[in-house]
Amino acid sequence: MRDNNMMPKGNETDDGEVGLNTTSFEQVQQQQKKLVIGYALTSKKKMSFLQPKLEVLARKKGISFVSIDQDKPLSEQGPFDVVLHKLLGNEWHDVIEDYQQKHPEVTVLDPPCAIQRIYNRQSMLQGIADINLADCDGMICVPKQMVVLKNTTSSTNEVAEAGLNFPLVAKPLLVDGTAKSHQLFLAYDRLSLAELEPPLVLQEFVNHGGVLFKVFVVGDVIKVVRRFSLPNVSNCEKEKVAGVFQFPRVSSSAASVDKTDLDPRVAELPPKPLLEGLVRELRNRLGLRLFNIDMIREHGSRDVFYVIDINYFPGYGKMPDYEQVFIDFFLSLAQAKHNKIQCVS
Ligand SMILES: Nc1ncnc2c1ncn2[C@@H]1O[C@H](COP(=O)(O)OP(=O)(O)OP(=O)(O)O)[C@@H](O)[C@H]1O
Ligand SMILES: O=P(O)(O)O[C@H]1[C@H](OP(=O)(O)O)[C@@H](OP(=O)(O)O)[C@@H](O)[C@@H](O)[C@@H]1OP(=O)(O)O
Ligand SMILES: [Mg+2]
Ligand SMILES: [Mg+2]
Repeated sequence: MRDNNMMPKGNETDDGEVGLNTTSFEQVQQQQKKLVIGYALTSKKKMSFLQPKLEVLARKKGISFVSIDQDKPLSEQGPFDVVLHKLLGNEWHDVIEDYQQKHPEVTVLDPPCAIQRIYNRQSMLQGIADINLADCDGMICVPKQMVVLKNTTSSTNEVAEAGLNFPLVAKPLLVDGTAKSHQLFLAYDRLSLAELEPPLVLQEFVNHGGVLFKVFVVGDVIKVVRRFSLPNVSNCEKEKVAGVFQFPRVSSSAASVDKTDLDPRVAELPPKPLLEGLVRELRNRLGLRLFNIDMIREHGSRDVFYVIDINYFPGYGKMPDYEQVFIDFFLSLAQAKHNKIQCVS
């Protein structure tokens, strides 16, 4: 929280009376505090996130958004209470790391090293299968996967040795914000793997009835939406089809799926305790506050789910009521900072 310059100098009321009521002084002080959020976002992200409704709600609560000039040193800008960022490239991450070291009082959303971990599709899912979610009304798995760094005959043999079952989803190993890092393929047989361009992860395709759950996380808040996904692959298709096929970004469409059109066994949302348990663990393990999780339900099961993807600062513009959720989140950051200062002083 940043103090406004126009703070009253003493407990003096409008009509000049000097009172001993410190509460009203504190209230005035409280109202005049501002929260300044510096943002460094791609133009696409700025368009989808900094919508007029968010800015209006923010202004009413004394929250202002200030664009960070990437051509100027960060420490010369601000001062900021929060830095919200999603930009491409390691250079930017170095700038943020350096800034955070010099300004530990600023909340950086989120730390670059934590983001980096989920920009690699191998480290992204590491450890998830070991999370203990007993008593959470369900089970969380990750698909079997392996990393391919070079396209050699031995690497295609390794697929068989690793015991991966076709079809496999081939995903670029690194997510670097480019369209290419989201170009995915479905590979039906071992020979066709030679057509793919490493480095990539090969991940078993899990039948899930064509519906995916996007689990959005903003601090402590969780919101789930349904999205269309790839249809099941039948045994007949597995036997007859060969080759690799690129598929579109089917689940990133803004349209949420209307539950009424779907088989309820496929459409039913994952159990709340399971989501809460998973998110609590991931938030702590990853050290992120802004992310979403792509989850699918294993076809034919009620409570077996696979995490297939985690995204940093995803398309929140597509999350219902995101504006209010973010305002509450920013205010909670301000409150936490305020409490910390009170504690110290
Ligand atoms: N193992 C899998 N089994 C079944 N379907 C999958 C699997 N992996 C991916 N998919 C499908 O492919 C889509 C894209 O995969 P994924 O989410 O990993 O890619 P992405 O490029 O990181 O997507 P995003 O736009 O969410 O960042 C998923 O939303 C889902 O529809
Ligand atoms: O906006 P960005 O460029 O950050 O794109 C992100 C995209 O959000 P958008 O919907 O606003 O495009 C996200 O979609 P949802 O999961 O919410 O569907 C998800 O696909 C991220 O992986 C993308 O981030 P990237 O992997 O490219 O860094
Ligand atoms: Mg995804
Ligand atoms: Mg992703």
